[in-house]
Amino acid sequence: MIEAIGLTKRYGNTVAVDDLSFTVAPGRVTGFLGPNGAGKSTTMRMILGLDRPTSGKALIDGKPYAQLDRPLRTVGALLDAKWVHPNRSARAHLQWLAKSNGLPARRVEEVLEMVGLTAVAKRRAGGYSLGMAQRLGIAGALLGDPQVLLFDEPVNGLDPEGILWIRQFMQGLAAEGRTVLVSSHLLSEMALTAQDLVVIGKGKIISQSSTTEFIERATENSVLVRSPQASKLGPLLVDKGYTVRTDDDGSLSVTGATSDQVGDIAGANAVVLHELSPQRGSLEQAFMQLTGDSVEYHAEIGK
Ligand SMILES: Nc1ncnc2c1ncn2[C@@H]1O[C@H](COP(=O)(O)OP(=O)(O)OP(=O)(O)O)[C@@H](O)[C@H]1O
Repeated sequence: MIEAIGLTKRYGNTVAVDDLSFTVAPGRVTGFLGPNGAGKSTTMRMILGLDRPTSGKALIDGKPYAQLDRPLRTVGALLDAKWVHPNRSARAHLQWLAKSNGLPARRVEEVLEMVGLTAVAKRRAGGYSLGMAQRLGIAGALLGDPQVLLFDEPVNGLDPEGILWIRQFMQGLAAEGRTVLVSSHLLSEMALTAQDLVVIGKGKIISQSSTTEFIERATENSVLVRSPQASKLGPLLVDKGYTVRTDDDGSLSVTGATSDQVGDIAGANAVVLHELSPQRGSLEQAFMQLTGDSVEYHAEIGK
């Protein structure tokens, strides 16, 4: 379990992370979502004790990172896959990591196997593709067999096969009961990977909920209506308090109502319908709107 409590980080005049509180539960993949510059990396660095909060705290299993008895056996992280020495092989890199952290050498072979790098473990890491480098980074995070894992933008720059592999691997780790926090700036990717979402914008929390709930809230639902009697139906819907927009082709776009409600009103007033279909707004668009004016949005829900 990971907890952020009033976590705040200032760099001079920049407030990178602003009074952030959230919890990340075990047994699920939690997406940490926000546009570039929202403060995700800074938050992860504070959770991992690499950056000191200006105020507030970050706890792993109830303790700040610095107070963990066996940090590498408690929490593993993939922050930047490119920090491996280019002339070292994957195996040599992991052996060095294991040795310097008092972990058994046999664990190296286990994690190589887990991420599918055994066959190429002798090759120098400098020649690895980005996907292989990410796998090596993940192997390093798993060395201490930790229950808590943090991954910062793990699918950035990967091809579809690499993205799918990482997605399934994270879901597998969560299914084993581990706490998995994955950051991304792409809602569409997180919608497929994560069961829970912590969403931030401009360093502030926007929401913490299940992915399904977030998507329902973030997406504007509307109903598309085509009718030869649109000019009669429009005012009837407005009278009921729904918002109606007439599109260029004469069809109506109704927000605030379900398709059942629109159909009932049409039926009660003998209006002929040629089409009645529920529409969903674009997820990414809704997400950018929410996170883009996070400050204003926050002020509104605080009213
Ligand atoms: N060491 C630093 N010194 C000054 N400002 C910083 C520093 N680190 C981060 N920032 C600023 O803090 C804000 C949050 O950055 P952060 O990297 O945490 O965001 P992010 O959500 O991880 O974005 P990205 O997806 O681009 O990595 C940005 O405005 C950034 O410029």
